[in-house]
Amino acid sequence: TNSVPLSVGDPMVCILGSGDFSRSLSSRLRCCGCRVVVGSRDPQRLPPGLFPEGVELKTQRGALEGKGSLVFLALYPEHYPSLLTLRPLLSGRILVDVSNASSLKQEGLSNAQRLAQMFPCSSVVKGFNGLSAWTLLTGAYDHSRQVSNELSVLALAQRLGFGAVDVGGLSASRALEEAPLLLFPSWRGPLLTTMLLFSFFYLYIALKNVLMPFLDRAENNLHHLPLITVNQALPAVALVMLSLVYMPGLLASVLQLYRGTKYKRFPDWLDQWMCARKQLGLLSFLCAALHAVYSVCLSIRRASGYMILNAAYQQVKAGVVDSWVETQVWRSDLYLSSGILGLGVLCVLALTSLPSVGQALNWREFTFVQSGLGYTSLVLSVAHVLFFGWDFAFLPRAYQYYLPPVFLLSLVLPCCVLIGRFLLLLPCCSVPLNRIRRGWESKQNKPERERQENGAVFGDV
Ligand SMILES: NC(=O)C1=CN([C@@H]2O[C@H](COP(=O)(O)OP(=O)(O)OC[C@H]3O[C@@H](n4cnc5c(N)ncnc54)[C@H](OP(=O)(O)O)[C@@H]3O)[C@@H](O)[C@H]2O)C=CC1
Ligand SMILES: [Fe+3]
Repeated sequence: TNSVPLSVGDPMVCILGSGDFSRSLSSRLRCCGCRVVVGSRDPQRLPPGLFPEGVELKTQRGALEGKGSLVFLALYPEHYPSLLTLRPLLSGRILVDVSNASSLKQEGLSNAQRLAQMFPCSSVVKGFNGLSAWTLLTGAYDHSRQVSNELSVLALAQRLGFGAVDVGGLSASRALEEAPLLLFPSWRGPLLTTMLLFSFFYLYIALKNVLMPFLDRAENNLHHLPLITVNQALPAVALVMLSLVYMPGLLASVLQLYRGTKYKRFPDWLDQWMCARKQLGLLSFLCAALHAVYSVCLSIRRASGYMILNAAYQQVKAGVVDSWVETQVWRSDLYLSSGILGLGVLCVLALTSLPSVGQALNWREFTFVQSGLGYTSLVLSVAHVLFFGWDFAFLPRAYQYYLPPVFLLSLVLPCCVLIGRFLLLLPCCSVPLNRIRRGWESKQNKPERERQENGAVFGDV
């Protein structure tokens, strides 16, 4: 690591502990021109060259005898009590607690709060714990959050190239300590929903198309399991998930209409469902994209080669010269085209859900894309299913093949959502809903309401 020459005016930072975090942090601090002193229980034990040039290695006491008000504790919280003998040296200094929680939902105080209790004469700042030693060492830039409004720590984080955010007092430290332990918390519900739906559809289709024919007529369709059955379950999951994205918004509108106000909290389940829409939509996109890839591969399967050859042979034997069926040609072209378009629109939706793209849009553009294009893709997907089954969709034969629950869920659910959306667009619903959303319904808002009705605020209705 390149080290910057020391100068007297550089800020002096003390780090207690000589482990991974301490080494990475000291490298980064040196690169950014800070003076660093590391305090170890046994500095003699440390092999030479472990720390970058310019970092002073001392005993814990020796390190704290120097100047510098910032002390990083690069220790595990179990070892904090071993610092109690240094209390006089630590008092009046800023202790930065970089530790993480060892498990979620621990009882009692957070690590930082316990540290603050142990050292009442020091001020404790939680921060840097979301950064890995690797991030610090490789020079990657990441955000760092800290609690307790200690400007010097904020300034130091900024000097190290991190966008520091002050998230409040020490009581917020638990959330920061637990954050690195969380595993995709917002994805758990949507992932579980996807997996349950997929299992349900897959098992049902396997039962109907593989097991039943086998038991009934000893027909061997086992080869359907790895590809065909998956490819039948995927679009059903994609459609149901896409409906689940738009359903909570409709329910919320209906609830607002029914209550006549927007100033009441939605029930918790609806709140959580609304917050999961992005994940549900992205998983729906994933299923749709997989369905597209699977479908493209259908014709390169060995089985399809055999099937074409067999059909051709049968045709030759039967003396049929031309097997072109005009309606089938239209059907396949229409369902393919609507499916491709639906997937294309879903792609745009998925792209705008990326924070960097979403931030570049204003609110109106964002709702246009998320709501307008979302419903377009739902319409196209429904068209895809209808065209796919147009010659038999509502006939008993189709019922056998396209299986009532799969059919019902993957077609009826999106249709309900589309009809619901259409109904809410009718003036009898949209006019009162707009009034509610603008807060015009309540008596307390009367003056505001008159002002708005007289003013020209209709441009953005
Ligand atoms: N590594 C990482 O990527 C990250 C680590 N952290 C946090 O940083 C802290 C340190 O982690 P890390 O550097 O990886 O851990 P290490 O195990 O690498 O280092 C811990 C240091 O603590 C000191 N120590 C060990 N045992 C004792 C003891 N019984 N009494 C007193 N001091 C002791 C040692 O220093 P010495 O022998 O010199 O006294 C040791 O080097 C932890 O709280 C961790 O949660 C936070 C974010 C990322
Ligand atoms: Fe399809």
